Amino acid sequence: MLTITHLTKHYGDKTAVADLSLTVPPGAITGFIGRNGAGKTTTLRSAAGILDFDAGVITIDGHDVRTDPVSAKRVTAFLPDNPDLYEFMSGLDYLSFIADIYGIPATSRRSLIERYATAYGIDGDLGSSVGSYSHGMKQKLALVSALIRTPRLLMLDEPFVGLDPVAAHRLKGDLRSLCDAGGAVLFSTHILEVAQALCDNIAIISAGRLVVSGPTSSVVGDSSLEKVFLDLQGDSAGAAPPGATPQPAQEGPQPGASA
Ligand SMILES: Nc1ncnc2c1ncn2[C@@H]1O[C@H](COP(=O)(O)OP(=O)(O)OP(=O)(O)O)[C@@H](O)[C@H]1O
Repeated sequence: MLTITHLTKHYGDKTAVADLSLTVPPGAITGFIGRNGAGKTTTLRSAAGILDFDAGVITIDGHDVRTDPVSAKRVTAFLPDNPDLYEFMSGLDYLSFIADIYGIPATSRRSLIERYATAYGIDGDLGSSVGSYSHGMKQKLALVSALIRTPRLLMLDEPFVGLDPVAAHRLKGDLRSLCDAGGAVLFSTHILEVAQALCDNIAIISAGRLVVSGPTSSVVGDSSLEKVFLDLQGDSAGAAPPGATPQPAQEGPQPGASA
């Protein structure tokens, strides 16, 4: 569904992502793990077509995000860690606006909005302006705006931060349902217990380089994702756990990169 090949992104003389290749298959939830500054957001924003990159090719459902961005974006939803919403709109206006942009038919949009707004507990707030929402409510509105589109690929940056436990539980179910319907999910998280329990595949990035990717069962083995992750931090080019795909040694980021 999502194929990233040799992605490289610099910010000035800082290399944020270095020659990263990753495949996110349909029908599976892939967790993207890495320390602060490792390059997760840069990778996700590049794949979402909202950040230009220096080298590499990214395709979504066969559409090149650079040469065919409209087709790629049509099948993709991206939920940033800090969604920038139109605060002057009401929640319902915002969702209707998104539904207009993505051509969600009038016949189904109302039931989709009702279904997801109710599921995430913001149905009673849709008449209020987004500017009056709490941080978590804004996050839920952004989430609902992504889910009503029933995207083929859903990418989320730290989606569980700030969500209440009921919403977090609901989100786990919705991510699984999307994959069961043939879609694909890629999300970044620092909550390794959630990643281990929820994800079919795990990709670990360190200092801009992908160091491990593979099925969760192979990456984790008899250990825990936390232990695997902590061990890798001591040897970031490191030995991959048995069954996981060790990533080829690559040149590290330029001096000045932080991860
Ligand atoms: N706009 C920017 N200008 C300069 N450097 C940036 C910019 N955005 C990110 N970086 C740098 O790129 C590197 C990767 O950042 P990125 O935000 O992708 O990391 P991350 O893995 O998402 O981190 P976190 O877990 O803290 O969200 C970091 O060294 C960061 O300082």
